[in-house]
Amino acid sequence: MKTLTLAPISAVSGEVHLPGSKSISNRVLLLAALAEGQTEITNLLDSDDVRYMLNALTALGVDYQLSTCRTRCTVQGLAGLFKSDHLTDLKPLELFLGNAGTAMRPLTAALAASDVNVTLVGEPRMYERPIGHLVDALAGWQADIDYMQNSGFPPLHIKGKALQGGKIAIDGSISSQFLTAVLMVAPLLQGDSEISIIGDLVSKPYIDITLALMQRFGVTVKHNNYQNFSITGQQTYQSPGACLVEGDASSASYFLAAAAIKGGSIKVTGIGKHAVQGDIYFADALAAMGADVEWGDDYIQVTRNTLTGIDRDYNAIPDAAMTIATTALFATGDTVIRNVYNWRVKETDRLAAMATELRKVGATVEEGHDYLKISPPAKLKHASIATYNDHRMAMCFSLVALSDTAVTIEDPDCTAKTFPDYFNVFKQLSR
Ligand SMILES: O=C(O)C1=C[C@@H](OP(=O)(O)O)[C@@H](O)[C@H](O)C1
Ligand SMILES: C=C(OP(=O)(O)O)C(=O)O
Repeated sequence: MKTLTLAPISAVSGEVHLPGSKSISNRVLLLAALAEGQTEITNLLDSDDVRYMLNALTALGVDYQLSTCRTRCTVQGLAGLFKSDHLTDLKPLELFLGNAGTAMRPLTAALAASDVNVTLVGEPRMYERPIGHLVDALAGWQADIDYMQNSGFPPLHIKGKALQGGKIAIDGSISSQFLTAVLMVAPLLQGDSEISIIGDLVSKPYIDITLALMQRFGVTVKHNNYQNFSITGQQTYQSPGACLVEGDASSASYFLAAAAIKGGSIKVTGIGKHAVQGDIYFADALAAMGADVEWGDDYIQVTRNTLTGIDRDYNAIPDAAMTIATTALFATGDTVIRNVYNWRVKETDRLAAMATELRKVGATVEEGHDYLKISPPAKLKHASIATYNDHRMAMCFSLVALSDTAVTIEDPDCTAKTFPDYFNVFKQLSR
């Protein structure tokens, strides 16, 4: 297996122009495909998750032109749902979506309402990530979806057809991506829809991204405090013409944390105080730990200060919260990361993986059902960090090199899911 050993880094500083947000890239590609008109997307993320979405759109007959650097894409919208006219084979069309939640979940809903016969397949881990809450909700609209292996999990066989809409309920307690999926397809159904939430909706800021982008494509959703959502049917998304993808706020977290731990200062550009991604509030958590944070319209800058552990609820920012776990190694006192049960159903069981690897570098860790309590050691130990095919495990543990101890990252190329160039960018900021 390939490994990467990072030698101790004595200081970090500089500026990073962030690659596009994964969450926005995959939403915008789907909305642009369904919209009327042509959409010119800039700062599109080039990573595995986005490639799976692009490949699926190609197979579904969507016409787009991608620049050589793969960060600009002009999409010719279908002015409605997907169709199978271009397919001659009567067998279901197989779409391979890797381990990309932002492709699997929204496409499940869009394809269930389209005139297509498809199977959605992916990597082994995708078959362990639940999708039952979404399939159950779509069943309320009479969608025809079968589990091909285990009930409640991909792979799926979808026999798409026109759906009438109407009232459905969806469980929001495991993933917000299920609600995102039904929201994005709802305006294209034959009638109006009402979606109510069962349980406590997790990862709420991702719903704000969904609603903001639907609005950008001309569709307004009414809701009362994220409990009931009303969507008018028989609409057509309208292309906004041009669409710039914000920088990825989750990817920003590693650089901002590095500055807080070891700066100098690091400035990330492509996101700022008006960004739509909830993960920008990672910078607030760093500030609460003691870092100096400056917010611009199109940048966030962090400067080193002494860090103290804090006890917080991170339900709103589960991805960036992982970066707090390794930042905790450099804080005085304990850090508690609360209300992140759904770490267990992401790229790996992130609560277990994080606890195991933090212990390898010397931390004392209490792993709860939905929290981690991390007590840093007096001195970090060198360790070979298993990354569990989880891009964020690899990126989070790069921060260990900001101590006077080296760190070895196993399978560093797993960052390809969202940030293929991560280790080069990290190196450029390091002295
Ligand atoms: O909608 C999105 O773009 C995402 C929502 C979050 O998932 P959950 O809603 O499953 O927490 C997040 O972890 C994921 O990386 C991206
Ligand atoms: C949970 C993540 O990905 P996905 O979109 O596949 O859910 C992530 O990027 O941390």
